[in-house]
Amino acid sequence: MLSLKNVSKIYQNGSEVTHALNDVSFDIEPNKVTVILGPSGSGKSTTLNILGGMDRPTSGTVSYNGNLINTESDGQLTNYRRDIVGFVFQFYNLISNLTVSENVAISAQLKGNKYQEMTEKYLDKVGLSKRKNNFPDQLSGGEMQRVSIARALAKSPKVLLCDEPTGALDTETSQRVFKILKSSKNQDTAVVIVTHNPLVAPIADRVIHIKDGHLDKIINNPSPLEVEEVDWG
Ligand SMILES: Nc1ncnc2c1ncn2[C@@H]1O[C@H](COP(=O)(O)OP(=O)(O)OP(=O)(O)O)[C@@H](O)[C@H]1O
Repeated sequence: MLSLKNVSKIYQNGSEVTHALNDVSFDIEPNKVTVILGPSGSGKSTTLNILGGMDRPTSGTVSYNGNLINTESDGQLTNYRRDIVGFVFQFYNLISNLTVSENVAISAQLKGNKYQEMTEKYLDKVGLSKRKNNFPDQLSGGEMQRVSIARALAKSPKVLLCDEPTGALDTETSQRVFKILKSSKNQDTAVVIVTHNPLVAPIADRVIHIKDGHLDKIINNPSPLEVEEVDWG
């Protein structure tokens, strides 16, 4: 389990001080989809970066299975990011001069997984085996995002962190992406989706509402909807 306890984050640029997060506490659990929901500027990405060990809180603690990660050395934090966390970004962040297959393999290799096997397995899962020798700029946005999900999953992450994963995609493509993300919550993986779109909330087991850097409320959903059951508007 991944836990934030009394986490605050202050950014200071010269004389400008931004209180991005104020005393936020919550847990992220395995085998669940957690949606972090809030308007633009509410602190969602800051929260995700802290959960993923890409940033440290100004105060408060972050722990994974009882071990504090915010007090670890840079090297230990690198291990946490490499071994535990998979990231999916809004604009995919694929390496443009590597093929689809190589983009996925490089991530599995970093973790030491059987990389060829994992690459094939997850490209198949996202339905892109036939595109394995293409380069990212030969793919649509939805296809690129599916490659980035395969890349994240090929590491067998315990925590899959997704920052507005469908922010650049149309509704139909978004549904396909959400279906893949939702099905990834098994195998002990905690799936975390950051979004400003309240329509995503019904597919989650848990929705964490963030407002102006504060935890507004946490809603547990014992019967999350399937992606097909949601009215996407
Ligand atoms: N590196 C930084 N330096 C200074 N201020 C920052 C930095 N990163 C974020 N902020 C500020 O912290 C606040 C929260 O930003 P954050 O990106 O976490 O919000 P968000 O909810 O993810 O927004 P969006 O949905 O627009 O991406 C904002 O006021 C933002 O301007």
